[in-house]
Amino acid sequence: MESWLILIIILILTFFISFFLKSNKQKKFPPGPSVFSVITSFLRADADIELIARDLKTKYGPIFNLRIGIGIAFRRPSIFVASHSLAYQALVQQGVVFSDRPKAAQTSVSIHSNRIILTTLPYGPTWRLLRRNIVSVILHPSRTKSYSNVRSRVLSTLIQQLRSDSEATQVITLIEHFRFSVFCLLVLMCFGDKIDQHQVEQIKDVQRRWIQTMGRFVNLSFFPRIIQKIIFRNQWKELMQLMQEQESVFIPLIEARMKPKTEEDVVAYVDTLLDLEFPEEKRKFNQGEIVSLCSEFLTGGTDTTSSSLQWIMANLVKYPCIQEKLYQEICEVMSRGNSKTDGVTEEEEIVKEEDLEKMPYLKAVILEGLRRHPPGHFLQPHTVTEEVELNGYVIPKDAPINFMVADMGLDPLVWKNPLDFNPDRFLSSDVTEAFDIIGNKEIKMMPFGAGRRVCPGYLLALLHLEYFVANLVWHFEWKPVDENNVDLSEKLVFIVTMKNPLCAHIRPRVNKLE
Ligand code: HEM
Repeated sequence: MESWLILIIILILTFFISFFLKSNKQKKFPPGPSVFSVITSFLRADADIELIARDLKTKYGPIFNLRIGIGIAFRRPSIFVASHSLAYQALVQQGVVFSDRPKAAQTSVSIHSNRIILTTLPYGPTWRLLRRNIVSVILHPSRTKSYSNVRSRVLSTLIQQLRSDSEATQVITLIEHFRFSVFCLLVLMCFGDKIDQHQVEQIKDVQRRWIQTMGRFVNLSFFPRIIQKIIFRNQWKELMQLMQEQESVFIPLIEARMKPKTEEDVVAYVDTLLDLEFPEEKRKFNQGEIVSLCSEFLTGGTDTTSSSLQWIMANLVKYPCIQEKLYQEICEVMSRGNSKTDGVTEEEEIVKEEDLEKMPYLKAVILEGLRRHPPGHFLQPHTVTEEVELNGYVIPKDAPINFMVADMGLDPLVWKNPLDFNPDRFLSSDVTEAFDIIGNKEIKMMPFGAGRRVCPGYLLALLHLEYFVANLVWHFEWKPVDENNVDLSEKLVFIVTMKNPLCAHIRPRVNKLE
């Protein structure tokens, strides 16, 4: 063959090979284990997704893939992000692209029943409308301030309840008290402050059943819709019945908010939803849609906040020195700024919301609780709106992306002695600088997520935690049941909570105000 012809063939081949290699390089998918090793890992008796993910992080680095779930979900590997800086690049710097939710996350309930919730809505006009409503209208600090009377009412009931329990019994189990108080606050913000005790109980019962049963429907979303409806017919019937039950309790409360209001009426979440209109369809939200958004408001804020409260109190019981240091801070602020309120006994005097700003150690205790025990060990799965690159790897559209929240809070490269409960680590020398908990400038931990999908309730949750912790420590001395041990083992029930709920001896304090 002529040498010029050989040269042309070599050049053409080189061009195609380099083109092929280049496009393959661009398509480099995050590394991960083979299908076989995934199956064997999940067959182990102690299979735990978090432990498996931690092992894979050590083996493959801060971004890797893993097949989880069954059916459709197993075909598409999930991506795991385990480093702070990659989480920051994705959620904050490339926030627009990384703010979508995978289709599988839109559970069967939302797909089949016209129910919508903010958490699973794709990144688009309806999500933006609801998001703006919840962040800027109902959970804006100026609005949450209008509920301060409600908070002091709920707090007083809790304190009275704990006081009478402490007289009746030696050991008190706390979680139900905490959960009910936080739930009441959210119910009153959701349906208005005229809701009575009986109605709260009704909502509580239906929501408990809803949460307990929902877990059983999760597997439905792993199968194509047609199979779901035929094979899981009974589950469908059960689900529809549960939704009707929820509607029968919620709809009268929603309708009550349609009546004319007086000037004193505080704005409730339902009122804001009744005013909204779908941006594309130009129609109001229907009752089913409002019911699901109210249900999300209640579930999104109840177990997360009450479980965090339990973790924080458990650490204060376990470490009396930290409890004492916090009590001293509260005493100082209470006696510095507070002359006694007329007609109120010392026992009834509460730490007010405006006092919380003067308590840096309290804030440090709350932050340390959220770092050490975030209720969600992963964020809700995210996905990208279009194929994109992260750390040199391609992230395909609709691949579920999991951010390893708990692991980031325990990273020894960022946190010294990460397993210790040490609030002092948050006491900055610059008291004016608040810790950047939503990772605007950098992510060190992210119990509330970061970027566009960051928890819209994070300021309310922090307020509730600070308010309750300060008052629980101000009113009671907390002691362990077993001097040597407060069991901090974890259990996963949607969120990560205490395996053995906190029990404690609590003794009312006699506080002296000047
Ligand atoms: C300690 C308490 C709380 C914690 C740790 C927490 C944590 C989170 C996390 C990690 C997310 C997912 C972020 C993401 O996917 O990137 C989230 C989303 C959400 N949270 Fe919270 N949350 C708490 C309290 C609340 C409260 C009090 C409310 C409302 C009253 C609330 C309502 C929501 C809603 C509606 C979403 C979905 C946002 C969206 O997808 O756009 N949360 N929360």
